[in-house]
Amino acid sequence: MGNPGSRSDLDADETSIVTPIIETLADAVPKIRTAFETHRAYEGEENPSGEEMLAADVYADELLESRLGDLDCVGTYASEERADPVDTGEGLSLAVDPLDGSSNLTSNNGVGTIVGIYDAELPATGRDLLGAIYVLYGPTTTAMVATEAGVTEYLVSDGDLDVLTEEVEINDEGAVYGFGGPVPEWSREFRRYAMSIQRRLKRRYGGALVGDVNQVLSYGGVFAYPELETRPEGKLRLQFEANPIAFIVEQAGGESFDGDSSVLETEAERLHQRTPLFVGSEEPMAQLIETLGGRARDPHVTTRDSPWE
Ligand SMILES: O=P(O)(O)OC[C@H]1O[C@](O)(COP(=O)(O)O)[C@@H](O)[C@@H]1O
Ligand SMILES: [Mg+2]
Ligand SMILES: [Mg+2]
Repeated sequence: MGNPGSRSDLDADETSIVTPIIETLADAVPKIRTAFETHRAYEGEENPSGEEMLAADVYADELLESRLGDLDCVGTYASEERADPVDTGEGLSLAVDPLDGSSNLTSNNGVGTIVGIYDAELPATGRDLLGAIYVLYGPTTTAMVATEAGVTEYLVSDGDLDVLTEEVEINDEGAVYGFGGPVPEWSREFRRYAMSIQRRLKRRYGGALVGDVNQVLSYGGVFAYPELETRPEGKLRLQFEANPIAFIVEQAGGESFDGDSSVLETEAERLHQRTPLFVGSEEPMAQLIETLGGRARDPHVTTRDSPWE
């Protein structure tokens, strides 16, 4: 199994760590977009989470494995579509959701790609993230790229990356919310919270995590896929979805929560484990954490020196 390079090399220039990864992703975008037209059927096979895979899920996964796995800085490629990580030598560990919200392809709505860049063997906690990226395939293609140095938004066209927003910062109050899962299966506390939030924020829920979180980063607010009666562990996957999204939102000045504390502190036990996910602006998140009776994130703790280790 590839193990990460020495910490001193990595600490030196973390932002350059993501450069070959985001450039490789940008190069793959045109092919992935074409697959939205040509790979629309269901494969008839299930992924490790028990969901039927779309041909486009498999296509994007194989394309990204071959291209990202080829990079010198990458030692492990893992994805939500395959049971085990692929060892590609020495280097960082990538956890990839090749197509997020892929069920939106049928209805021609937004989908995404998520990449978590871990400086540890998988499964790893969010505190081991060096960077995280999501690509949003909407009317245009954009990418949100986060490192310890901050979050930058890019326009991705023909493999090129143009800066759209140099320093993405989420506003504190917020204007929108998006809550997943059947309302009757929400906890009583979360239902109470939702009732109060609905009085002041606008509903924006499109069924793709990347698209819904991009609403929250653009306008402020809160996204949640909570624990459910029939699914106390929630729906979203910790390594491939929750950790990278929480890292991006926290680096943009927002908060994340797993029902107890920051998602980035969630114990990582299994590669395909799920977790409840709450992310958003300071105010609606403070109200959520108070309502659900959890611990707020200590703003003095950064990714590298978590007191929980
Ligand atoms: O259909 P639901 O229950 O609203 O769930 C939507 C959630 O599931 C997902 O589609 C799961 O992601 P995948 O499409 O990568 O499996 C998220 O993008 C989204 O937030
Ligand atoms: Mg997903
Ligand atoms: Mg997916």
